[in-house]
Amino acid sequence: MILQQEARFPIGVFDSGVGGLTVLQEVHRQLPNESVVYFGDTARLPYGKRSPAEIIEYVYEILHWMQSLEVKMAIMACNTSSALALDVVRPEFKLPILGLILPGARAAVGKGKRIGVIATTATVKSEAYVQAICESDPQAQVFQVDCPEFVPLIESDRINDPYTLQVARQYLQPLIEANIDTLVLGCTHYPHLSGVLRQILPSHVALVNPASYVVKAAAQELDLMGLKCLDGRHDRAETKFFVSGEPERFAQVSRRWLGKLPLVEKVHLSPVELLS
Ligand SMILES: N[C@@H](CCC(=O)O)C(=O)O
Repeated sequence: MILQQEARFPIGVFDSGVGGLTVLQEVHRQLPNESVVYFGDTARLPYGKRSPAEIIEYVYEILHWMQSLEVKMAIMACNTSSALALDVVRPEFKLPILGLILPGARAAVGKGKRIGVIATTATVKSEAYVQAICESDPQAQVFQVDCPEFVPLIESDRINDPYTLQVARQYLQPLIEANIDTLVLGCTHYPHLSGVLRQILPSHVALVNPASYVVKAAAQELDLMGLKCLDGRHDRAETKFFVSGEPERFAQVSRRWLGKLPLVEKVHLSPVELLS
């Protein structure tokens, strides 16, 4: 009984901005009965330029806040946080916390041997994908490219701008030359650009969106813990949106992905004292 009550608690999903909406879409698709608290740290975006210490600090703050809202699970809908903060923060919270790197890496090795990874500068520097892919398949070869211009372009709603296509061509060129057979979209913002990327990539290159795999893992974990919301009335499931920056701006940019203008609230996260 207590478990079914807890099963109604929301799942926390966070990113620096609208990237996490690609994970949210998967939550809505695979777990339609679940309520979600979505947080976009838009005041501190892009995370990809931040230092590991900054990212860890932000993630602590977000998870503390989410814990105070009684989320039953947190999904880091951000590769940069998953690469740099997941292992550090996981032992500090009672909550199950899921990240994108392992599900993304496992999906990639199931598809090819010459694996390209596009991600933020911080994720590329961390080598998290390289390690996870090579651990899953020591025969795999990994080619990484950081794409620092993508997040600002997506956040300013410039997906269909010819400049975005031009920048994407430059980023993908070395990967096409390396003859990749698989491309991991190693930043949750990038699936928003898959139409643009598809125009450039040879058709045999498989695109891997880690979002669908992390949500699959989340569904399995909720099942195992008896925390999946079994209430068949989807209309009870709700998603609440919060940001650290301007709510209006987030609402406008995310409209394109959500199909409607969401209600967005601003929150001020409190600094958390770190142990070390
Ligand atoms: N959504 C991003 C964070 C992008 C950024 O803020 O630089 C990620 O998955 O890494």
